[in-house]
Amino acid sequence: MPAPKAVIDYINANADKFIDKLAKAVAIPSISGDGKHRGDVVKMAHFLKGELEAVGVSVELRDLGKHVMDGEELHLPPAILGKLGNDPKKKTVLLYAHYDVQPALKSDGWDTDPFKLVIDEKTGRLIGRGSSDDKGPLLGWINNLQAHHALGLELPVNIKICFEGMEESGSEGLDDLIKAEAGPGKYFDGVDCVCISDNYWLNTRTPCLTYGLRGLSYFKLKISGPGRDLHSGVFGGTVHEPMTDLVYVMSKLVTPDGKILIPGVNDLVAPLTDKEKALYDRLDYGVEDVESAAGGRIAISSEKTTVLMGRMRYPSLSIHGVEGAFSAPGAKTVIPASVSGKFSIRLVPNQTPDNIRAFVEKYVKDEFAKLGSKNTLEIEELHGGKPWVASPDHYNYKAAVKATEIIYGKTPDMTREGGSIPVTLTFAEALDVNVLLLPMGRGDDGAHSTNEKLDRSNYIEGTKLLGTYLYELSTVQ
Ligand SMILES: NCC(=O)N[C@@H](Cc1c[nH]cn1)C(=O)O
Ligand SMILES: [Zn+2]
Ligand SMILES: [Zn+2]
Repeated sequence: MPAPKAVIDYINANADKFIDKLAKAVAIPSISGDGKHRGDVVKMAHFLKGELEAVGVSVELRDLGKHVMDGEELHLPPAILGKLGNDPKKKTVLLYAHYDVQPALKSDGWDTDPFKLVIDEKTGRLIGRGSSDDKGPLLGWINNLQAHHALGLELPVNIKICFEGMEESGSEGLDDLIKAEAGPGKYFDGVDCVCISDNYWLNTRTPCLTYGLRGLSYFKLKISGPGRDLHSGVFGGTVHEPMTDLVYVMSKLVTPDGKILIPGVNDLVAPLTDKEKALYDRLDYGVEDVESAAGGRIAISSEKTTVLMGRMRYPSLSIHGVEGAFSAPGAKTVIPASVSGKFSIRLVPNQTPDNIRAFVEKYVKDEFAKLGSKNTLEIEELHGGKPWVASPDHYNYKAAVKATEIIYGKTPDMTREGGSIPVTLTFAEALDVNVLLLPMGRGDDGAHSTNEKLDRSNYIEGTKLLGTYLYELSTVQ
């Protein structure tokens, strides 16, 4: 059943107001990975609580306790739990999104202030941190609830909401909450299926539904030696230097063309079948899509299927940065006393953080030992999450296919995503339900990057898509 015309008309008529709301959300720098912004993450939770209550949702901000980040004990931002409707004749769908964002500084290379939504009238781009990941999609749900509230219409399904503020930093605390609230009579009792809008089309033209995500293991490798930073003219050539050791060890993790060098890690990958390979061959994707989204002609392969499988079904290892290294402009002649290299591995079936940890630790220690350095090495796993693959034959996916065809006039591609949303698998396992990823944004949105954007048309048509999905879900078998 398509969404009523009144809902679609309401969304069209209120498009500018929805964009104003997105601007308010983007203006709150709810960066979960940086302790000094924790108050902003909490502020964002209160902003959303107000928005949800205004459209009739009963909301609870659930305390998730404390955690330690970079040596500092911090209160976790609350999970936002909400309910609307309790009709036993209707299906109940759980909507998940996250209200935290990745860090962003203008000096990273943004053309504009990352926390001020800029509307580029020429291109239709809504530019700002979190516009696509994940504040736009989250507000897409609220926009639909607002339309129904304003029009005095009942929703076609019961809604449960779980919005979190730590997704970009390992979803700390949420797994425990989901498991604790999964039983009969508990908060998640009665959920028939889950919908997550927190990923992107493969390209800029074809909508997709996503039935798989890679997992993640994130490591910090700390090398220390000197009691304090040293003058390289005084100590260079006389002491073991932590940065030199770190660069050596980090250079042994992965080849420039993406081959992971840690023994054992690749052996766990599920073998590729001809049937599975054919799925990638069929997708609307080209090497030019990855290169235009990346902003450079840098694809590892000129083969479309190889590139797609590199993102969707093989693991990858990325080196993210070095904490403690000299990184400012100028030419400071320092030997840093302690440096920490950060890298992560995106995991695929049958890899898990538990079964790859030992391979990583052994290999890093062995490579460091080869240096004969008197510095010390510590390796820490910062966070992890398992990969997830769902059945796209479920009615949840059928409803989303129909909704996409109605709104975009196209049958969506069925994709697996290279990113990670650790809680997806927790929902699937703890609630024993099907989970669907129904993206709003495009492949060139630049999530986690500079000048992140969401196209106006994706925000508004995407809002209609989410609403239409709820109607299709109410009648699909
Ligand atoms: N939109 C999902 C997303 O970006 N997820 C993050 C999750 C994460 C884990 N650690 C840091 N971020 C991702 O990087 O895939
Ligand atoms: Zn996200
Ligand atoms: Zn993200």
